[in-house]
Amino acid sequence: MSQIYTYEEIAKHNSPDDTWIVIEGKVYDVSKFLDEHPGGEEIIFELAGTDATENFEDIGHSDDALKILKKMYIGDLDKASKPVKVVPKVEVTRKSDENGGLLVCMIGGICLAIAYYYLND
Ligand code: HEM
Repeated sequence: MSQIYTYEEIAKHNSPDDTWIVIEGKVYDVSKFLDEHPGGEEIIFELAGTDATENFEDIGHSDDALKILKKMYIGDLDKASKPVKVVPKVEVTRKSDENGGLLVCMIGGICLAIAYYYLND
């Protein structure tokens, strides 16, 4: 018998090195596939720990994609469990955005200090 996972259990696997997703009631561990995905890793990562059936089917993936998916199958979704809210853990792009924000603040601060210096001359 295959392993059954609840939404709650699946939701715990939402980081870049541990990514599970659900497609059509089946659970897949796609961690190792993320960086090979032709559609980009972020698009899957944003759905980490959730049911991605609609998103997967909307794209109209090929039979090849389905074959790759089959290899990553780890079990079935417990359909009696309730979906939980999942927020992906640490996104690479978000991190650099934060650094960008810090840089803007620092430059802004320096400009203010210079303006203050000259205005008070
Ligand atoms: C986790 C399971 C997935 C597998 C195994 C997979 C596999 C693939 C493969 C093999 C392709 C190349 C085209 C094709 O053969 O159909 C592809 C393309 C693509 N996939 Fe996925 N995919 C997965 C999940 C997703 C999800 C959840 C999304 C979107 C929300 C997505 C979005 C895309 C997009 C946008 C492309 C088109 C890339 C392009 O042609 O520029 N994929 N995927």
